[in-house]
Amino acid sequence: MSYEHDDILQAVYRVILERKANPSEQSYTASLIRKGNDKILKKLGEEATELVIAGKGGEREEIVYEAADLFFHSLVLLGFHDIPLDAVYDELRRRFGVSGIAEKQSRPIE
Ligand SMILES: N=c1c2ncn([C@@H]3O[C@H](COP(=O)(O)OP(=O)(O)OP(=O)(O)O)[C@@H](O)[C@H]3O)c2ncn1[C@@H]1O[C@H](COP(=O)(O)O)[C@@H](O)[C@H]1O
Repeated sequence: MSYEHDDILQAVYRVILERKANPSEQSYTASLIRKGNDKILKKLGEEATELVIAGKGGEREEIVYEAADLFFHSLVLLGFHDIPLDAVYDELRRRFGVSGIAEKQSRPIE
């Protein structure tokens, strides 16, 4: 089966929810979710660091590989907390076309 670029995140996210609902021994996702929030966060931290290192190295293939790992583990965190991927899409849509500098200036003063 092939997916449009913007559908693959949804497709992977659906698999993550499926693994959460029906965990199997063979599933990396199920084993990570079983280990809980802290383990997922630890993996996310590691994957983020690996992407930073890849970015520093500047090798395109490495950056792509590590970015995919970080995307995947971010989806696992969303799935663990039952946050639909659409919530992130909606937030990105809300920001679309708004300059990051303008957005920051519009925030209430803390
Ligand atoms: N996209 C991914 C994906 N990206 C990365 N990974 C796994 O994430 C793990 C991270 O790699 P590391 O070497 O850092 O971790 P590790 O040393 O194996 O694990 P730890 O002992 O550190 O926890 C590897 O086992 C990768 O295979 C993924 N595992 C699954 N998916 C997707 O999730 C689907 C379901 O996978 P399962 O749950 O395994 O069936 C797959 O079909 C894919 O679509």
